[in-house]
Amino acid sequence: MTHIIEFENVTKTFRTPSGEVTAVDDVTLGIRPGEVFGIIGYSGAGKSTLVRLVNGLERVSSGRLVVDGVDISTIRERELRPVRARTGMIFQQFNLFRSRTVAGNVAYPLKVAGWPKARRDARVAELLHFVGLLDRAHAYPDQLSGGQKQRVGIARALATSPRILLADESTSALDPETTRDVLDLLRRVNRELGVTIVVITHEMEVVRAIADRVAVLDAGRVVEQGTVFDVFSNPRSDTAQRFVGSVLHDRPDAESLERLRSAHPGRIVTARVVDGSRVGAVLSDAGAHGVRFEIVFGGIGSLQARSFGSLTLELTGPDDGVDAVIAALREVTEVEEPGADDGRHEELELEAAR
Ligand SMILES: Nc1ncnc2c1ncn2[C@@H]1O[C@H](COP(=O)(O)OP(=O)(O)OP(=O)(O)O)[C@@H](O)[C@H]1O
Repeated sequence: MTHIIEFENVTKTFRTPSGEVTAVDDVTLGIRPGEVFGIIGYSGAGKSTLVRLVNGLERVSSGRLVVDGVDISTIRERELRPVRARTGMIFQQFNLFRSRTVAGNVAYPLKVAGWPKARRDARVAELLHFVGLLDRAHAYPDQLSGGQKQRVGIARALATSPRILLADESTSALDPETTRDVLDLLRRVNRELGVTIVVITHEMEVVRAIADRVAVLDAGRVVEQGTVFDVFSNPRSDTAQRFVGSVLHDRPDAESLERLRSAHPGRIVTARVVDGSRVGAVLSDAGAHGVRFEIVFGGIGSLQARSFGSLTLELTGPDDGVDAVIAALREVTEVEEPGADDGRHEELELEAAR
């Protein structure tokens, strides 16, 4: 099986008093067994609906959805049960039973599945050991920190040894340090137990920290998908560019650009930098064209031990020399002149007015 979850032209619509809402719009997406797959989008993009389709909490309106070898777009409600048992889920608000202890929460799905008490107790101990909460087995959720509650959520979701774990904004209620701990635990779930994880988030940092591949969702549609490195280092869609910009801050926004322009009279260009793009080598030859360069803005990050980001440069010198350096840069990477067509627009407007 190449995909453990496969969406093929899946659409989900809801009928509401004010008309039909398309929450998931013609999504085609394949998630591979054993990977951590991120689904990122702003509020209302359709992320929760997309994962709820995977465990059958919502049914598809059209298209085909295959989960762990079962086409769940066509099967009846009661046939969904075994599929649900192979799919665990954790939530932003943890969704623990407040009246049950930590052990009682983790044991719950095993009870529902009819496990005898002795086997259940052994499994609960094993799970609590895995998530580092064995000593809190008899505590109640209200006595736990947010991070601990999510660990209980993870232990409970893993109780019946699912092949897939769906994590819906599982760290959004946590502070950054606790978020890192929970993401580390999810990584262990993936690596040590071989569980495929689908992480739904509106935070690019979460995707960066844990996912192998990512899909960017906008208004119910997948607008971009690929390895996290590819989407981070070369985001194509506006939505992906906004998400990446939110963590890397590598490109000047309009206001910063204005400030740069007034402080730097030379030509301003932004060059994309990825591993081996040889931007440095081109710049070190700039002097041969009588051109000086200054780095005026930029950010380089690293992901999976590879660098990426962009540098904004001021180039000063004779026009043909600057042109030659920009041409040489374009040979090794993507180069933009931010707002370079602003002046051209003004010229065109002037021409039109004449
Ligand atoms: N049960 C429902 N009935 C009607 N509309 C719904 C229902 N569930 C979701 N929607 C609508 O579908 C769209 C996508 O919602 P969804 O909750 O999947 O997005 P999301 O990306 O998870 O957003 P958020 O992060 O805010 O939860 C929204 O316009 C939402 O109002």
